[in-house]
Amino acid sequence: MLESINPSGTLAWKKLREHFAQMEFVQMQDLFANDSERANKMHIEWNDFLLDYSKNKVTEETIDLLLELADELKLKDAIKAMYQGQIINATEQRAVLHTALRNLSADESVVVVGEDVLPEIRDTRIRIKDFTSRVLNGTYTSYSGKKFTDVINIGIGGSDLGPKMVVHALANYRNELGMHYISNVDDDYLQSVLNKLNPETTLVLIVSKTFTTQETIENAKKVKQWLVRSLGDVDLSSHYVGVSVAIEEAMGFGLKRENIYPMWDFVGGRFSLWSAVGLSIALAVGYDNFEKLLDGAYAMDRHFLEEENKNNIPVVLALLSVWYNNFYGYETEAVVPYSQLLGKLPAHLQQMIMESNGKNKDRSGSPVNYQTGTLIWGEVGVSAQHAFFQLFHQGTKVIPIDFIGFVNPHFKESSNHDILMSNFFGQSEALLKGKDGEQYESDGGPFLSNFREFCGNKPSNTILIQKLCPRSLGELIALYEHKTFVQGVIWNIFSFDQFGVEYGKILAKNIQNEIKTKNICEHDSSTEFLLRYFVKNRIVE
Ligand SMILES: O=P(O)(O)OC[C@H]1O[C@](O)(CO)[C@@H](O)[C@@H]1O
Repeated sequence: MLESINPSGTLAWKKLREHFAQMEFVQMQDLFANDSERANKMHIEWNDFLLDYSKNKVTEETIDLLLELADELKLKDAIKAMYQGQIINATEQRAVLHTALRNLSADESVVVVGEDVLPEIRDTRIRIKDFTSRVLNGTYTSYSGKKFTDVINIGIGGSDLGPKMVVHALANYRNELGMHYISNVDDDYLQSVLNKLNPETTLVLIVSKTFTTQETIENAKKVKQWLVRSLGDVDLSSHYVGVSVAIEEAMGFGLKRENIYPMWDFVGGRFSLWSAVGLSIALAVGYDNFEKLLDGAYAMDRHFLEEENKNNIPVVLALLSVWYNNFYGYETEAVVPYSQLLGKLPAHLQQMIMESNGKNKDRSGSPVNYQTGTLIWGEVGVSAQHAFFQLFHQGTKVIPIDFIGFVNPHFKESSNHDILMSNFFGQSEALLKGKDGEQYESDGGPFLSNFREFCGNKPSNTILIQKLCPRSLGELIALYEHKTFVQGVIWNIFSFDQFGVEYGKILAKNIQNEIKTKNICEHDSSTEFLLRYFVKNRIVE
């Protein structure tokens, strides 16, 4: 159990507050002008990653104070406690061991309540490998002996976002298997997917840690009906595969025991793509690439665990985020990957970060007296430049940005990569430097130059990676997982439960019954008004 320490009561916090009073109006342009070595001092090179954090509103003193804060809040101990399998998810009495999922070494052990969890993780990995190769080589077949051509992954939240994001990101590593993701309980969308598929050669993965998530179960029932209606009274058991902690519930749904892959309580849904939840990844890009993804994440794990805080990429990124969130009062952060293939990364990070750190009680159960989880959002560059960058450059809000880019394209002959990356570098430079308003002859006076002025001084991190490949993607995702963890430690919250989401699920269940029976109970006047309108106006066939 992690000790509860109020960060705002620490000495380092007090010093940071005093330091902030001196920093608040400092211009980054001046910091650069006064120190030509700034970028040299404020970057971390690790493996195929380069993090340049010099374009932030910090001095070396700021970084030292933030590191002091991390020490005072015993960050290193917390990191060790997580890796060792201590029960750090105290509200659910669970260990937090997504890191164990990517530990591929044969001779290590991770013990949780007296039991080594690695053997079952290893066995599961072997099963994933075997299953993947049999589906891909056509020895694991449909009921009629045909090779599967398509896979539907039914799951929501962590049982969807992570795998979907990775499969999208690794498009250049894909095989011919069609991969389809159904998450929302939206029949119109479901039908549009099923319309394109041949039921005879469609494999269905039902992925749900709890196997009680209504959206997933309802979608699974619909897909099952579609298969049975299309194919008749035949043995369709080879078409269904489940991934869950709740083996009994999955079997109750009709899945064969040998077609169910385990999940574990010590892996949160939003951190689960490394487990059998990532079966669709292994199927889409082959097991070897799945293992490279795990390898990359493991490399980042070692960096996070072993590197001193000052040169630790997730730690430094988390501390910078705390600096903006808790001292400057910036409420949101953007992630802008300059790769179309990372288009689904912001959505995955939203769940990872906001479900983890959107908490208002500290580890002693008291309300926090400081800000916690930042709001995270983003879109791919260059497209985002043509959408919301105007507000970055000239809006009244300051939004720290993570620019993520790749030195090399996947295809060597990709001449547009330099155009893409020129934008990548140009944007963070413009955001930093700003520009005086230019005056043009045609403007007819100085008036318009005001509108052409950019004040600059907008912070960003640059994460430059050699190439987008399974390994570096694993590193990148693990980086953000660890950043999220560090923030949770600093804010003295429990990052691994999600009671907030669960309350909404209960209300939805009750309302569903009211709609069905047309018996609208007492709600607040707005909800009641809306429900009555809905029930009155919907057309039931
Ligand atoms: O895998 P399950 O149990 O169906 O849950 C899906 C998602 O629902 C949540 O519990 C939140 O609603 C997520 O944390 C989780 O990833």
